[in-house]
Amino acid sequence: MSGSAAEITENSRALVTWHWRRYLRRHIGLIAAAFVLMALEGSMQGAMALMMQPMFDEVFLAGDRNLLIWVGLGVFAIFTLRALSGMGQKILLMRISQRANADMRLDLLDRMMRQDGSFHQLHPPGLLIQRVQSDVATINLAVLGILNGVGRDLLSVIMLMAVAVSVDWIWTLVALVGAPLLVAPSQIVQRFVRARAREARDLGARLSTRLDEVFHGIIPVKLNRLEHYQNDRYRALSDELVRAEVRATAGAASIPGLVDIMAGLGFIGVLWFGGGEIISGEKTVGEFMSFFTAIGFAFEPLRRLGALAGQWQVCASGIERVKALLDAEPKLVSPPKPVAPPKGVPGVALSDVTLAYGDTVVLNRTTLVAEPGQTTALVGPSGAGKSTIFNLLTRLIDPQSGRVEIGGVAASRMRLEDLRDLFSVVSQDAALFDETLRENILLGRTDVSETKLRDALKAAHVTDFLPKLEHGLDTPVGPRGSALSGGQRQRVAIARALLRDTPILLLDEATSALDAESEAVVQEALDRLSKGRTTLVIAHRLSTVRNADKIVVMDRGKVVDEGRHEELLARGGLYARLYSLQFKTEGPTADSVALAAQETRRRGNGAGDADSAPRDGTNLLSRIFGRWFGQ
Ligand SMILES: Nc1ncnc2c1ncn2[C@@H]1O[C@H](COP(=O)(O)OP(=O)(O)OP(=O)(O)O)[C@@H](O)[C@H]1O
Repeated sequence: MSGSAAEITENSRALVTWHWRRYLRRHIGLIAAAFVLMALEGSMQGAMALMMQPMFDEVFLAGDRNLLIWVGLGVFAIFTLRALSGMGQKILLMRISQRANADMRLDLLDRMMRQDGSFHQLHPPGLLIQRVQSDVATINLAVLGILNGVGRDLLSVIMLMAVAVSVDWIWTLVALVGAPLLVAPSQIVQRFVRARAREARDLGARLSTRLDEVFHGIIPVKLNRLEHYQNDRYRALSDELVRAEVRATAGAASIPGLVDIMAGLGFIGVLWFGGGEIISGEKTVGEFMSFFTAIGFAFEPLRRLGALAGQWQVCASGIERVKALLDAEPKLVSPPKPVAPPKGVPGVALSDVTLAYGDTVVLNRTTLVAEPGQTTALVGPSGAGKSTIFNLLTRLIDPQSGRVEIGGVAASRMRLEDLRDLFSVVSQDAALFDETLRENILLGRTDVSETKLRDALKAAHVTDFLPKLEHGLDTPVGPRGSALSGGQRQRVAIARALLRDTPILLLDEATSALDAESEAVVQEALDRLSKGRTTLVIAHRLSTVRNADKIVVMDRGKVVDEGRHEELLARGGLYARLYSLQFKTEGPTADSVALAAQETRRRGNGAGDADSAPRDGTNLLSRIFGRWFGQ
């Protein structure tokens, strides 16, 4: 807890104003209509209290039977109006707040998708999901409470107090004598509630992150017997959340509690004071009933108004978080004066590029060229910086120094959208969504003709497994494509790339998670895909890149050699060492199987449906793993 009460109030006022301007003001017409209805609903309580006086004095005590029917009709009209206005205002308010919610969620998603990798490293998915779902819902609830408080409860209290004053202003003063005593405690409670609400939101985000990690890593959790460990960690966080939520609620509930106590004291005062006046005949029973009803009715809206301070703080704490995310500017953006992207099939070039994460130098004055329309392979030990080069080309990161050029145009001088439109990336993770196969291939595009789609499906070998799917292209593929095999998912990724039809293709270990048979089919589809495009391939399995036009060998962030397969082998450097290491192992290695498959393909027998091929135990296990991890 920090800052004075005044600071906190001012800060929360600024936050709520920001929210009003950005998300609520555009609904001003609907808000005005809701306020009219709320005012009507709120004033009905005052009208009801007013009815008490004729009901008691004229009907019950004076015995005027004719008036009975009119009083009865009056009460019925009050209840009906209250019901209708209450219903109407609730519907309007819900519409306004849900619309504001939806806009805020969309803004958040949009902003988060534009953020750089470094932002996502600092903000895990669970935390972001919590912000988009839970924080926004909390703000919505609090906004509803505040609008209701201002539009209905405040007016209700004013009307009821007017009735009470019209009966006797001294009684009213007596009833409200404790009110000033509420100011100081409510300030303290506000600060407390804001701090606890903030704590609860943080803990909620950490819990979501934990769940996200457990469910994405469910197989390692099971195999490493981590259930107890994860349970304990989750329980500890949950317990903290329970504590924070209970404390926040206790704080928020203490204000209406104080209002109750103050009202109780007021009642005693009025009974003591007013009782004597009625007994002495100075006031009528009807007047007392009117006063009593007015004060009695004022209880509920007063309690709700008392809770407003807490709600205001909870709302401000939610807005604070959401605003911080919306205000975070991505660092990797399009230049202010972008140049046009290169035409045709461009080559790519890195000149003297240096990139470090903190003190860790990942690329050290790296220079390499991939000629237009040719296939260039990047090979080298793990951590050499191969994937980093792909990230540089697509501007997922920027180098500290050096130039990254596509067809002679610096990547940083193009609009990000134009730059990324030049590339199709096929990696181990085909990134499938929980939609149908068709939706996963078209990805929202409506400009793809049936013929073009059919050709892409055929070229990517998707057609081979379509008959096996119950609803063909309209079969749902499950979360992260879990209903498809690894090979099938890769073929979907290839079909997407074919439809994108970009001049440059980046293949990052696209076939490494596949068994040899699947790999043969996918490789054949990739070969077709790469025709007429500049292709860069990252592969650990050197057998898959031996036919590349150029192989660039990397080690610890530097290009250490380059040339064709035979040249590199003949030079006896790192490439030759890596190659012999992969083929040294006795028995059928992944490379020898892949090479055999290549040979078969070359002889024209390949490209069958790999999914009909029998699989050994290793493949089955890797398939199961692949499904769990969504790869
Ligand atoms: N976001 C990051 N933050 C810090 N270090 C990173 C980050 N991304 C990559 N690195 C480091 O950069 C180095 C190069 O990573 P990169 O993924 O480019 O290697 P690679 O050659 O593709 O490796 P592999 O073949 O294992 O995929 C590694 O040492 C890695 O730890």
